[in-house]
Amino acid sequence: MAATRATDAADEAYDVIVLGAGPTGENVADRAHAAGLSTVIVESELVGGECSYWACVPSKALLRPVTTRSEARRVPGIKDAVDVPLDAPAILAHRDAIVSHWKDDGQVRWLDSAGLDLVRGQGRLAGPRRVVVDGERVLTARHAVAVCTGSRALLPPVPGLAEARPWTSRDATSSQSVPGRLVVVGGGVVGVEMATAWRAMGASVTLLVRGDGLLPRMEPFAGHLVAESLAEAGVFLRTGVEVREVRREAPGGPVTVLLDSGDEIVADELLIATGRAPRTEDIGLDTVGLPPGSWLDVDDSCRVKGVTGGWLYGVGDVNHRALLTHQGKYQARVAGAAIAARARGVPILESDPWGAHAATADRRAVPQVVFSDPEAAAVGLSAAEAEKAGYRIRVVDQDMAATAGASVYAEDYRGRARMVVDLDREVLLGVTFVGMGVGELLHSATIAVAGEVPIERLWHAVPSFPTLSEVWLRLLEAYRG
Ligand SMILES: Cc1cc2nc3c(=O)[nH]c(=O)nc-3n(C[C@H](O)[C@H](O)[C@H](O)COP(=O)(O)OP(=O)(O)OC[C@H]3O[C@@H](n4cnc5c(N)ncnc54)[C@H](O)[C@@H]3O)c2cc1C
Ligand SMILES: NC(=O)c1ccc[n+]([C@@H]2O[C@H](COP(=O)([O-])OP(=O)(O)OC[C@H]3O[C@@H](n4cnc5c(N)ncnc54)[C@H](O)[C@@H]3O)[C@@H](O)[C@H]2O)c1
Repeated sequence: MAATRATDAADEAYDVIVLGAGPTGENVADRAHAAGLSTVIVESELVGGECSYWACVPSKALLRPVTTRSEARRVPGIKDAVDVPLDAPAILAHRDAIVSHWKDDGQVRWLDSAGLDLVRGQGRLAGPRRVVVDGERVLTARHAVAVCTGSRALLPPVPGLAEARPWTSRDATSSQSVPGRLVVVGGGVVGVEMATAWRAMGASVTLLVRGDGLLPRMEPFAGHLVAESLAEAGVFLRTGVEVREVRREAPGGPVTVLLDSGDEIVADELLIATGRAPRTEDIGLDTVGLPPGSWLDVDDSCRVKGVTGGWLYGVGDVNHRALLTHQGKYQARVAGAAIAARARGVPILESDPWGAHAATADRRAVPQVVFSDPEAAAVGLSAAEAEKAGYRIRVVDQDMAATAGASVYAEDYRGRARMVVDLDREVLLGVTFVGMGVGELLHSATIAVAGEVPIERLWHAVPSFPTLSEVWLRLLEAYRG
C-alpha cells in the first residue's frame, strides 16, 4: 500500500496519528510507517518521553555506580580500592549527559530518518479520527489514532501534600543536588530504586511503607532481601505506616511528615512514589464518548473498547496493562501490525494467544528488573498469583549462593531463586531471582515462560559453568528429584 499524505494547511490528513512520542508512540509510528501508512506523531514535551528523560534512563544512570561498587566490594583484589564514597557530582553529571541534558535533538533526528512527521504541541481528540494540536492545527486520520500519552506520578490526597511541593519521580531522577535528608513514601519500584540511589550518594533516607514489605508485586522474598540490604546501607525503613499530613512552612525550607502513629519526621525533601495516573484528563476523550482522566480499556490488539468504528488505540502506560517501557514497545509492535492489517482490510487478524496481533505476553510473561542492590528480577506469575488464578502449582526455591558461579561472582553472594511450575502442563508460570547480576539472567526465564518450554526440554538447556545461570540446574534438579 502506498503511503498517502495530504498537507492542506487547514486540515492535514494522514493514515495514522500517534499522540505522544514516548518509547511506545515512537514504536507505533515506526511500525505503521514501515507498513506503508503515512504517519504523524504529536508531542507536547520531549521526543523520547518519560522513559528517556525522567524515568528508566536517568534512574539507571544513578543506580549503576551503586551496584557496581557493591559488587566490587565483594571481590578480593579490588574491594579495598572501591571502599570509598561515591562521587555524587560525577554521577549527576553522567546522568545529565545520558539524558542529553533534557534535549531531544537526537531522537528527533531518528524520527526524521525513519520518515515520520513530528508536530510539536498538545494534542486533543476532537471527535472521531480528528486531533487538534494546541487548539489550532487540525490533523485527520484515515485509519487510526493511537493514544500513547503515558502516565504521571499520582499524589495521594494527603492534607498539605500538594502545597509542600514534594518530589515526584521527575524530581528524583533529575535533581541537581543530593538532599541532606530525604523521606520516600511508597515501597514499590520507584520508592526502592530511588531510596537506593540517593542513600548511596549520601542522603539520609527514611522509607515509609504502608504495607508490611517492599516490592509487593513480587514474591515476598524479593522485598525481604532488598529491605535487609537497604537497612544495611543505612536506610531507615518503616513499614505499616500511613502519612496523615505534610507541612512545609516556607518554600525551600524543611518539610514535616506527620504519621498516623503521631510521629513526625523532618526532612529536606519528600519523594512521593505511590503509583501512577494516566495522562488522559485533557486529551478530548469526552469528544469520543470516553471518560476523561481514565486508563484506556483496550483489547489484546490495544484497540480501545466501545469506540464506534474501532479506529482508536491506547498503547503503553495509558492502557494500564503493564507500566514498563519494554511492554509498551511490545504493545506498539502488536498494535502497529494490527493497525496495518486492518488498514489493508485483512478479514481475520491473528488474535489468538501469542498471535501477531495479540499482546499475550502482557498477561502471561511480563519481565521486570528492579535495579536495586541486590537486583530483583521476575517474569510471569508469582506463586500467589498462580494460585489465585486457579493453577495447580509446585513452587521450587533455591539459594542463589549454592552455585560455583555465585562463589566466583562475589564473596558472600546472597540471593534466591524461585520457579512456579504448572503441574498439569509441566511448564513454568513464573520465575523470580534476587541477587547481584540477576537482571541479565532474567531473559532466560522470559524465554522459558513465554515459550512454555516443557520442563523435560529445559533439562537439556545446559547452563555454562561457572555462571549464575547454574541456578537453573539447581532448580530443575530440585523439581525432578
Ligand atoms: C522513575 C521511573 C523509573 C522507571 N524505570 C523503568 C525501567 O527501568 N524499565 C522500564 O521498563 N520501565 C521503567 N519505568 C516505566 C517507564 O518509564 C514507562 O513504562 C514508559 O515511559 C511508558 O512509555 P509510554 O511511551 O507509554 O509513555 P511516556 O514515556 O510517558 O511518554 C508519553 C509521551 O506522551 C506525551 N504526551 C502526553 N500527553 C500528550 C498530548 N496531549 N499531546 C502530545 N503529547 C503528549 C508526553 O509528553 C510523553 O512524551 C520507570 C518509570 C519511572 C517513573
Ligand atoms: N525498574 C523498573 O522496571 C521500574 C522502575 C521504576 C518504575 N517502574 C514502573 O513505574 C510504575 C510506577 O512505580 P511506583 O513505584 O510509583 O508504583 P508501584 O505501584 O510500583 O508502587 C507504589 C507503592 O505505593 C504504595 N502506596 C500507594 N498509595 C499509597 C499511599 N497513599 N501511602 C503510602 N503508600 C502508598 C503502594 O502500596 C505501592 O507499594 C510501576 O508500575 C513500575 O512498573 C518500573
